[in-house]
Amino acid sequence: MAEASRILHTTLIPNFSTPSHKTPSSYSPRSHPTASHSSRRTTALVRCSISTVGDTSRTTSAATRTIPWGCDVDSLENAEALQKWLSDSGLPPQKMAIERVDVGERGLVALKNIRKGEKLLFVPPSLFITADSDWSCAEAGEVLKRNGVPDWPLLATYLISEASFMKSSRWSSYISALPRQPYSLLYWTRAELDKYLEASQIRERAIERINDVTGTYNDLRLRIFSQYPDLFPEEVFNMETFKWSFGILFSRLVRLPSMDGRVALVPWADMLNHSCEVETFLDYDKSSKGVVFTTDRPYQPGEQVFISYGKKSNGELLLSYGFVPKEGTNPRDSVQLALSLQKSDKCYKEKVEALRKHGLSPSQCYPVQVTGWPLELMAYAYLAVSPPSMNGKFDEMAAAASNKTTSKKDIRFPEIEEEALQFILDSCESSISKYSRFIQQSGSMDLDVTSPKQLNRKLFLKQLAVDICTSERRILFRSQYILRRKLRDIRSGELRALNLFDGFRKLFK
Ligand SMILES: C[S@@+](CC[C@H](N)C(=O)[O-])C[C@H]1O[C@@H](n2cnc3c(N)ncnc32)[C@H](O)[C@@H]1O
Repeated sequence: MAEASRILHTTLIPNFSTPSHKTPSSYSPRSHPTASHSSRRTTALVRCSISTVGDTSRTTSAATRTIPWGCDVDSLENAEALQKWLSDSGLPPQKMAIERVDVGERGLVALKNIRKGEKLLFVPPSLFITADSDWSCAEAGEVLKRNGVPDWPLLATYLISEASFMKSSRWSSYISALPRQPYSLLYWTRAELDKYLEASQIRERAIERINDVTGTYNDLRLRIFSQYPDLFPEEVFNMETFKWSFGILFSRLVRLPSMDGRVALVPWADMLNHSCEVETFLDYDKSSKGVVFTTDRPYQPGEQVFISYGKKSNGELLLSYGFVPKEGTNPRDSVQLALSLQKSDKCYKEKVEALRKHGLSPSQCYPVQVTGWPLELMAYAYLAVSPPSMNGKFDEMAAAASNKTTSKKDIRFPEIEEEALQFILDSCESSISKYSRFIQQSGSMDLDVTSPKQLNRKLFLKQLAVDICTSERRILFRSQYILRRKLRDIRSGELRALNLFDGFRKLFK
């Protein structure tokens, strides 16, 4: 699945070109959707507005507001129709079928023996949804393209537009089988993020992502939708439907390396769930001209088939896909450790200046894995603990702390090594205590619910939060152990040297 993390900041908003400002009054009547489009969409509008009636209260909105398309993935609702439509549309016979599964609720299961190293799937390009796909309402697509809307917001709008055309969209069977509410942190309210993810840095990432999606929608609304209300009526193109379509993109869009990194929704392929135990990923196969993946293990009939969504931490998987792998099963797992300069540091200003010069701030996060921490983190720690006498080295340390510079990162300052390691250990332990507090309190946490539906949702969110906090804390526990051992070695080495020195002194006396 696509690298969702970078998308909004790097490709969305900055790429927006100024629209050609067609005001509604200057808007040509020729641009109106055809009569059949209008009537089909009217049906969709009615359904859309009915579904949101009475859902304006803050407390119920995220939990109960539903989108008038898609289905509940825990049933196989619409899966059969999807498989039939896919084969009618050119999907060749497959060795897998959509079934209910233990991991990921719905997934692809082997129908026959599958060998290791077999090329599976084969979805032809005619079944991909890309930024070049034909729109049921061609005018709407033209307006977005004329305004230079980048791929992600374009695809998000496309999905809503096609969904609103219901049966008359060519993607109707596909859209009907998509989750009505993707499992995404986009659906968590701010209060839920604050309550459940207080200890984890993923909270900040989720807030940033929600703000990016909201900003993107507002930008589209201001620049384009409001100029063409007939093409983009607010009853259909609103924050709620955008949250849905971005949730779908975050959890299903694939980046195809062999197609120059193009992004696409690939029906059928997007029914595959993730396993941390496989390395194989979806890609376009130039020789057979379709999306495939090569199995890296055999499967027997009835077994669920998996791919890898990429080398992602548990936090990143939660952020985009809404699940947390079982504790200890993800070898790529990492946790963001926050480090900060002490305001009381005599050289605070100089250090901040050095960091700023290299694109860093006084508080920085670095990824820590069970196998260790990056050299940049160690460089930051050197800077944080270095005394005023080392001010000639601040720039070198800040440069090495930045992953943006190409300068040497593996710097060593034995004279302040112990302080630097102690500084990392302190940060690590303060983070551990935040996680432990949350995990301890989660047992007796007031879920503040008024209905069984809300209770289920809150219990689910709480479980995800406990899972992510437990897996992140586990990495920090490992780092704490390594740091304590290193410090013990340094200190016992110093003690030995001191004893040796004392011995020599006595001898010479
Ligand atoms: C690309 S879709 C895969 C198909 C999906 N299960 C469905 O029924 O539509 C990605 C979504 O599947 C679910 N999923 C994938 N791998 C999972 C896993 N290892 N554990 C739990 N859920 C998983 C998550 O809800 C994720 O957002």
